[in-house]
Amino acid sequence: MALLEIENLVVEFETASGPFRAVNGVSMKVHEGEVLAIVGESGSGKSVSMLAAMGLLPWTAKVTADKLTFNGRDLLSMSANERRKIIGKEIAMIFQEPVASLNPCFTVGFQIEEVLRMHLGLDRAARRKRAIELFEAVGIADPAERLGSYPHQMSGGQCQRVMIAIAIACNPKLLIADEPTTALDVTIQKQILDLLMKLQADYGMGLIMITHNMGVVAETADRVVVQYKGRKMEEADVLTLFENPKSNYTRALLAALPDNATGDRLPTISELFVDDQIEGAAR
Ligand SMILES: Nc1ncnc2c1ncn2[C@@H]1O[C@H](COP(=O)(O)OP(=O)(O)OP(=O)(O)O)[C@@H](O)[C@H]1O
Repeated sequence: MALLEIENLVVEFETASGPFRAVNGVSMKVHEGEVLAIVGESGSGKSVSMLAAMGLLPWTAKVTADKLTFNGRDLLSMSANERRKIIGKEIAMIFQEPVASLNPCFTVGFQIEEVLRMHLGLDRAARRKRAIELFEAVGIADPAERLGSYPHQMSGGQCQRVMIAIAIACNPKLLIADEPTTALDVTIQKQILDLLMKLQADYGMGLIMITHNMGVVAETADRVVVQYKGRKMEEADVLTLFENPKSNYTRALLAALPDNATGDRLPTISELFVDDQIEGAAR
């Protein structure tokens, strides 16, 4: 049984100029211990698909699907209360902007201990002990001391480590990482990716890596879903995708990698890919 199963997901937003379909019939599965990358340019509906699956979209979003299950449980029909028990515990998510994801008014120690109190019911001493262990696991130096810091006293990379510690606090079965390194310095990006891959292997988690970066896909993924304008263009294991891409859009994404630059300029996706070519290649 797949951990997360999505069939024919459609998300429409009510906007001032009428309904806008951000996700248009996307299907995918993630299995236990598997790394699935969802790749596509900005606005292709990667984040919205995952936020819809987790029930985290605003009320202006209309979400429908033929199937949306986590570990065999129907996420669409469950109550908000039941869903809250799963989100943050069995499914965790980390976002692009670690500093903005943390609450500036509370110490990072309070924020991780709150998750441990809410989901695991640990007492004060056990919470502190576990928080220190988690900070150690994500490579935060002087963890006991760091628990007393506020987000603004930490760097972006350290804040992302805190976010990752919070995400893995309850041993989730599935971690969704939404562009987890995009907002960080290049040198820190690699460290955070390595950390995520180590934790994924140590904890045996399923991992969904949302990215627009084919380099990140190559380094992390077992399987890849390519999205464009709310549609799934292609799905393949990572080697097949790089060696034998089926859709024109995937080919354009790969051709735009720096390795494929000719002369002193890079080709752009729009030069390589004409929108109407997708008709027929998609679905
Ligand atoms: N609350 C909202 N109301 C209306 N439209 C929205 C809302 N949230 C997202 N969208 C639109 O849905 C589309 C898909 O957005 P989404 O954030 O999923 O893209 P993405 O592929 O994850 O790109 P990025 O990497 O920039 O986050 C975009 O056109 C976006 O403007």
